[in-house]
Amino acid sequence: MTEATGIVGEFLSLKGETDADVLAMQCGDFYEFFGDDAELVGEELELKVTSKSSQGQSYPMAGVPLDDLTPYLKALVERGYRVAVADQYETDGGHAREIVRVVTPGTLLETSDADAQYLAAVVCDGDPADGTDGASYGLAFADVTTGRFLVAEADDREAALTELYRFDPVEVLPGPDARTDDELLSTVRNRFDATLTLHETEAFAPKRAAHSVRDQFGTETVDRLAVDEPAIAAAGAILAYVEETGTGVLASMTRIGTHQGDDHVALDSTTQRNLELTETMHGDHEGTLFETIDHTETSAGRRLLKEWLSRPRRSLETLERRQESVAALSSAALARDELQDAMGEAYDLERLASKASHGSADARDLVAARETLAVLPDIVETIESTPELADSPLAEIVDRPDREAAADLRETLEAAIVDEPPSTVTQGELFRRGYDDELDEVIERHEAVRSWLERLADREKRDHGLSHVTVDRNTTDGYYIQVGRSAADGVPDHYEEIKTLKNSKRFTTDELEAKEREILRLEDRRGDLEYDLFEELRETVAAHAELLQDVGRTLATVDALASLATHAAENRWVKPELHRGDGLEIDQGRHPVVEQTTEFVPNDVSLDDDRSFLVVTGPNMSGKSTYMRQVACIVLLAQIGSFVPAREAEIGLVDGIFTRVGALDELAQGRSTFMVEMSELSNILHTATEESLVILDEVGRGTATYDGISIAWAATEYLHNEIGAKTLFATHYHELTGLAENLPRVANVHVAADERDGDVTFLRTVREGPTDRSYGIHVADLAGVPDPVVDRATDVLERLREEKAIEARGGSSDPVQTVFDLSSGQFRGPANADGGEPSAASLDPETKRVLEDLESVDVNQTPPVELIAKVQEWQRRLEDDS
Ligand SMILES: Nc1ncnc2c1ncn2[C@@H]1O[C@H](COP(=O)(O)OP(=O)(O)OP(=O)(O)O)[C@@H](O)[C@H]1O
Repeated sequence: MTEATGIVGEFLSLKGETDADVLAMQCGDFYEFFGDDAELVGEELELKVTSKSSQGQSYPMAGVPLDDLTPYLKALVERGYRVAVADQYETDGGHAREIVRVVTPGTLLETSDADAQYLAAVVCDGDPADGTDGASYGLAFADVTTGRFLVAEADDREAALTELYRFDPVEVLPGPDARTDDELLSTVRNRFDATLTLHETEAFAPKRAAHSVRDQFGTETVDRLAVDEPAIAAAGAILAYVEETGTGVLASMTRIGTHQGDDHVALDSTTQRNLELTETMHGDHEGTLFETIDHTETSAGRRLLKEWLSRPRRSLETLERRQESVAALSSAALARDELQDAMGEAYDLERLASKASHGSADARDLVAARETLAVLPDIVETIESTPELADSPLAEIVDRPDREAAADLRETLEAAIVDEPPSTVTQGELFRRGYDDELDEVIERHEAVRSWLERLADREKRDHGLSHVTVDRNTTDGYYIQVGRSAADGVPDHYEEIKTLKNSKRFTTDELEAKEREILRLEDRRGDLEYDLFEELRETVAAHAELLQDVGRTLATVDALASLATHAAENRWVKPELHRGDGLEIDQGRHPVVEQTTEFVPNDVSLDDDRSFLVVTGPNMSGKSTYMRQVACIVLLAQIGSFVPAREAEIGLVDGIFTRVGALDELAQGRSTFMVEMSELSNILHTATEESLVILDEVGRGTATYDGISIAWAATEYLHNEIGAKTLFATHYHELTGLAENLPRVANVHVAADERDGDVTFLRTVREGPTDRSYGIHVADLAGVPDPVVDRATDVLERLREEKAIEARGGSSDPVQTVFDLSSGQFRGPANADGGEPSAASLDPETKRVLEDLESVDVNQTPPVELIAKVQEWQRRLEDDS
């Protein structure tokens, strides 16, 4: 096969240089894809695929106009592809191309999503095969769109994963040893929506990494971080990767910080999902805790609030300061409105700093930056002139950025850019007069020539007695004087004809040609000059990346706090009293999301040193899950500094919130419900501490009843005796309510329901003590199980309770009856209808088998719904048999 030459050959050879999945190569005014890449983008982006021949072979080809690349790039990257972009440049003999950027999920600057977009690196020190012993981990996280850069350390794999959960990265670079950690990799693959990229191992080399980290952030800063080699190696690898992909935003990464896991509440992805913080169990955004409490005005504020919710804190000081600000803002309603109005004008400054560093900010971006910088003094003014706010930590928050430098930068931008500049930066008309002398001069000369041209027609009419004269310009003829046909014969001699039209003739003159040359020269000059000035200005802005990030962060903080205050004020939330003790007292608590759509019945919770474990019982559908989630959400909200839905609350800070609830989506990943349930339980039993809050909603239901009860029983003892975590455990195993008699810190509560004449009313009220019934059949009825089954189940249950014989209907002509001893849970043996011993010979084999099955069922331990199913099955078998 002959090698492709020409443009296809160039494409294929560039493709060979990169490990990106797709290459977009500039060819004049288009970016083109060839070969397999063309097929791929044709399919993914519905681009038209044509063909291009080279050396007698035909290659698929697809292309997008130069200015339209961004949305296609975004779409490909968001689908997980890494895309290389090759730009064209001039050479002596023509054109050549080189790869200028590789765009990957973690380095995509053109994101339209307000969420943080973290690129993560994980370095493992030691043998990951050791699992929890031996290996320690260093992590680094960078958001190229905002310049945020953090490092973290973890003692074992589980802790490393917890850090990853917190940041929810879009791309993960595992270091050399981490690549052999199958468990880490498979968890990253299964649990995150992240691309795994195997970047060159040299980038992780400790010495090289340390060097680049020091280079980027300064030796002193790095020493102050006081983190170990793996974290620095992870940070270095990220820097190398960002540089190599040509993202060009290293300049906006001005600061590195440590993410102190110690100061954050452990909140794994299961818990984030179970509590529906940012996504519901069904993957929706609506109906999440975040959407409920989000009243932010800006995308940066929204991002910050989401960050707070995903990473609650443990520092009492930090939380009390947030609370003070929320309290001040919720009482000063007018000032809050003013702040939110002002914030409406704010643009995402952190993102702008990255765009400016990358060189992609245009004049409109700079105008937006100018307008946002102007928001700061308005905010300061409102805060300073409102006594509640002036005395709150808000005064200090707005004092953090260098306000003078911000005002200077704003003035520079104000003096430079016109109010409504065009979106292109090469065509001029970006700058105000008075900004640059040379530019002013070019503009003046340009305008002088323009006005000479505008007056030319009148002058020619007057000087040469011509009528029907116009002066205009087009691309083929340039400037021309157009004279109506009737007057065309009378033009002066120095007129040179350039075109004859139906009703007129076009002429030029030496003078007009000279002016045309001048005006074109001036236009070019103006474009070039403005472009250079703009580049300079953009660099000035990029050099202020840190300042822009500071101002951006300040505005985002005020926005997020005002959002919490708005929600608190509108929903009668109260400030919880936080303390470092173990107690948890919630008076008349409500579920923050459910209360939005339901007439909610408030409930209390009271936990302390002597009562730290609640066994929550109650009928199906009574509200057990809601009650427990409500407690977890209230604690979580308190630990982001928010007010909480309650009449009063005293909350001892927790170090982690762990939940085991349902297992909806895991099923799709091929793990059995019970396996998921057990691995979640295992994780909790390994990780929770005395200071954690544990929510268990049904443990052990996914297996045989005896196994289930045994596991639930043992887990309760372990949590109570060994861990001592504050725990709420909802269960249908009534046996567990007996634990309260023996374990000193276990107490029973139940969600009450009222039964009258067979009708059940859910009261939604939590009361002390265990429940006596489960009302499973009532729920089966609600769910539409056919009436005969419901009636029969009621009957069976009734007889079981009364220890009466039940006949398996539909059996042989002789009714078959059997009796259970509820107190021992034992089968007492089948009896004939007349009460005598059954005659085995009178029974057919299937009836015998049904009887054997019946005998093996432990009615006392089988949930009623399961019993119904079994009875139905027996009926079917006996019917088939008859
Ligand atoms: N305090 C409350 N006030 C008003 N409605 C509530 C309250 N608690 C729960 N509910 C509503 O009751 C319904 C059932 O609640 P939930 O799922 O918590 O019950 P459950 O006892 O956990 O059920 P199951 O045992 O079947 O899992 C939900 O629709 C919920 O919105």
